[in-house]
Amino acid sequence: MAREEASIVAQHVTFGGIIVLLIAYFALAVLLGFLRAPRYPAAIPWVGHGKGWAAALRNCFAGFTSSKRWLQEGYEKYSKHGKTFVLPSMLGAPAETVIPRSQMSWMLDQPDAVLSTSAAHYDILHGEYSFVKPIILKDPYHEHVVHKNLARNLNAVIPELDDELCRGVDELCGSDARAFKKINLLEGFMMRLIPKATNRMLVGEPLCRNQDFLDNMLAFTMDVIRGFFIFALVPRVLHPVVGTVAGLAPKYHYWRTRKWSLPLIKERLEDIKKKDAGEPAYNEWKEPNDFVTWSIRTAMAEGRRDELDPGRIAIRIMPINFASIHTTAMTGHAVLLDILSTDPSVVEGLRQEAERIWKEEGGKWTKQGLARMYRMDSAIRESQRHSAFALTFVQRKVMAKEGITSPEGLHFEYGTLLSCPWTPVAGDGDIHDRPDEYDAFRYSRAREEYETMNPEEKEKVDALKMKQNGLVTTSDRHLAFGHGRHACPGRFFVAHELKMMFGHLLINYDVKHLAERPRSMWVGRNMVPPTAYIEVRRRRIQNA
Ligand code: HEM
Repeated sequence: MAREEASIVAQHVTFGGIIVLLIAYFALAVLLGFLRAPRYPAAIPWVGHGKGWAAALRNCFAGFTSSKRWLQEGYEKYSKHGKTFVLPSMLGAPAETVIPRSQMSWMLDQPDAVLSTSAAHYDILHGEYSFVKPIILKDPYHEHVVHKNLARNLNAVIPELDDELCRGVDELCGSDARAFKKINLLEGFMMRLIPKATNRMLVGEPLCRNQDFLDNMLAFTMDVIRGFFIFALVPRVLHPVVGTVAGLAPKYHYWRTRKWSLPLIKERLEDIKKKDAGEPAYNEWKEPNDFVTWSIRTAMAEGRRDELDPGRIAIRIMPINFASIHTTAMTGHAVLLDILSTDPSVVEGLRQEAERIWKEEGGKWTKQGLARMYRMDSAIRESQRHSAFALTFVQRKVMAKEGITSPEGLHFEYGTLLSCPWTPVAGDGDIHDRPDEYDAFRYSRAREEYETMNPEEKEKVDALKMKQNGLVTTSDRHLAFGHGRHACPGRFFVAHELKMMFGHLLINYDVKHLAERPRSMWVGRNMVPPTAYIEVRRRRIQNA
């Protein structure tokens, strides 16, 4: 009987039938998504195919290929005249209300209870499903820990990073001084080095080099990124169903990392307890300067007993890995492609600077020395501008139940997602001279000149303005790390990390020039990096 029923069903399932079903499914899903979305003020303009539910259906597919162009059009037509516009949603990704630069300080001045970064991240990153437990992104205590501790502990972190990165670069690039070695830049170089360096700061050695721990950590970050695409393809109304299944992979990979991280965290908690109790055996014990210690010390000082649970600390390591690894790897990838495909004098200029400073600092990387790497600083910042990897940054969600009214007089309802345009600002000829050109030393020329001036000459220069062109100094024209009080707290770490990594590479290796920069592709609001290779050979002049 069951077999007969199955055969009847099979006879009625035709290709045409499946297509009709799919169209009906997407139309219904778009309609439901449309009904659930916050209502927008009537006066606000939309880019793409406009507003209304028929337009929403077209936008949700066209957005995958056209979002970059739509954002640029909206920027020219509205943002540059101080007006807000809406970048339409794509299937699972919500619409973004794009705020012009002229209103950015108003937006950043709003308290978190009115415009929230963490609530925006929770929605965008699918915090309900992707980070093991919803509480992790709902109450992002790990972010608070990083804000409070990372920058002030950089002096202690730098020698550890120096060791990890120089060792890592040498392992990957080898010691052959005759033949060039070809390495896949993203998978074989960045994604091998960055996780180790990041985890040296998070959990210290030797765990930062434990391959099983790193593999599962990377698998977790890939789960979250895969989630972006899965959720983007699935209508919002189905997210609870899909999320329950998609959330199993990050849970599994967390469980695999915790096998390694949990014993370390438990031991650290014990050690700190004994040290604080004044046990004589701990007189000489110095607590390691890493994220695990910072989490414990911060939670103890703030009376957050929930954050002293070893399992909770083990989960908190995951989103920090997520926030660090891909952003840094994508940035480093873009920098190397940019500097290797521009005039060869750029690599030479960067190498000279790195060699000089490394020697001046006695053959090691120091905070003071890294702060003087103006050319490298500029080359990285210029790459973030020229080869941006996201259309918008500085996302905020309206949390005030009554909504909020902008200086333009537009009222945004609870739940509206606000953001700031990045790629159009980065490529704006009114802000940057020759915006299409990768000019590695765009921000360092004035600084280097300033350093050669005598005191009287220096007095005539607006030094503060010049220093604002540094990699870590965010502004409404340098949004790669966000801006305002929620700007990336990892950027100081990243600046040191990338400078050390590239410095060591250029001092010790010849890296072949690229005739052409491999082209990136945009899918929706994100850049997909090209597959690219570098060719390296140990330099005969041994400086290291
Ligand atoms: C090149 C690498 C990186 C880039 C481009 C980057 C970019 C960003 C951006 C755009 C934001 C949002 C800021 C805003 O909404 O205004 C952010 C937030 C954040 N980043 Fe990074 N990031 C990088 C590396 C790191 C690293 C290495 C860490 C940790 C060690 C980190 C930790 C965080 C945290 C905790 C936040 C949330 C801050 C908050 O909401 O208060 N990031 N990052």
